[in-house]
Amino acid sequence: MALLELNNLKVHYPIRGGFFQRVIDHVKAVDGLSISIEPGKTYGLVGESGCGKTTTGRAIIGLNKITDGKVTFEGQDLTRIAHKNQHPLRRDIQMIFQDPYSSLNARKRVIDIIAEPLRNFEKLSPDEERRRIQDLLERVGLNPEAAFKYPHEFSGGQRQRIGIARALTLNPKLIIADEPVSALDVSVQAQVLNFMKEIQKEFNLTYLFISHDLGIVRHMCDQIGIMYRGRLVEQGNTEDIYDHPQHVYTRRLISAIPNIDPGQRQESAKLRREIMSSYQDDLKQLLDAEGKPLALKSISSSHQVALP
Ligand SMILES: Nc1ncnc2c1ncn2[C@@H]1O[C@H](COP(=O)(O)OP(=O)(O)OP(=O)(O)O)[C@@H](O)[C@H]1O
Repeated sequence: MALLELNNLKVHYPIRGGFFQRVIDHVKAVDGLSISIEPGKTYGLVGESGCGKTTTGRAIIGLNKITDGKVTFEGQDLTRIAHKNQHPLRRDIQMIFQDPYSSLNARKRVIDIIAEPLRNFEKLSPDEERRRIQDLLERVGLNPEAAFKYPHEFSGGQRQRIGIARALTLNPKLIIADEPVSALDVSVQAQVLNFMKEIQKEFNLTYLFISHDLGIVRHMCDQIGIMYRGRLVEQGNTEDIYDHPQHVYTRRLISAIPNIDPGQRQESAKLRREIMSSYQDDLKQLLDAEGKPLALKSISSSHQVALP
């Protein structure tokens, strides 16, 4: 039996406009997506920016409202289960986020960051909790003393290990990894990816691996689905897709895999981070003098400005 199945999943975001901010249209971010992931496997969801990958991951975990379709986990339809964080099935699905620079709360100590999901589900004494967290830190290759530090005291790769430890706290069955290394230096990317493979065996994990980088997906995934405008255009075993892409869009993506040396890749990762941080500055400028959002339009795919 598949661990996770999506059947004709649709997630449409309302677009509001006019004086009364009525819904005037929808962004069909995910529009009829069907995939199936076997236990212990890694399924790569691939596609260009804006095709709906992140929305899919967030919908599975309950962070985005599902417009239509089914999400079945271990045979149970999650869309029919009351959306409560504490539901036992919810602890079995965890997420690793893209950017370890912003996904960890800078004001919290590592122990509190990692313990957060745990505290939603289990009542442990402070001592038990500390032992659990420190054990987990060791398993992700960090010093147990890291528990009492803050995120800024770690490198990007170490922060992503903290993010991974957080995802592992509840011993989940499925991890949704949304571009887990795209914010990291290329030299660190391989370490984190290999580490993810190691813990997959150790913790018996299944991954939904979201990425736009076909090189990385080939390294990580047993199966891939090529997503375009909210739907799949093609899916199958990774090697089959790479060796015999059927759809013209898949062929285009594969032919665009950069074949550049590691130094250049490092440069392009740096450039991407610079663009991201200047983008954060742009966002700040969109606030008026009182700090209220000025923008009426959504800005980018994964970094949206709330509509006033
Ligand atoms: N909160 C939102 N409100 C309105 N539209 C949104 C919202 N979040 C995403 N979208 C839109 O939905 C579409 C899919 O976005 P999504 O972030 O899922 O794509 P993606 O493939 O993950 O892209 P990226 O790799 O750039 O994150 C895009 O057109 C995006 O602009």
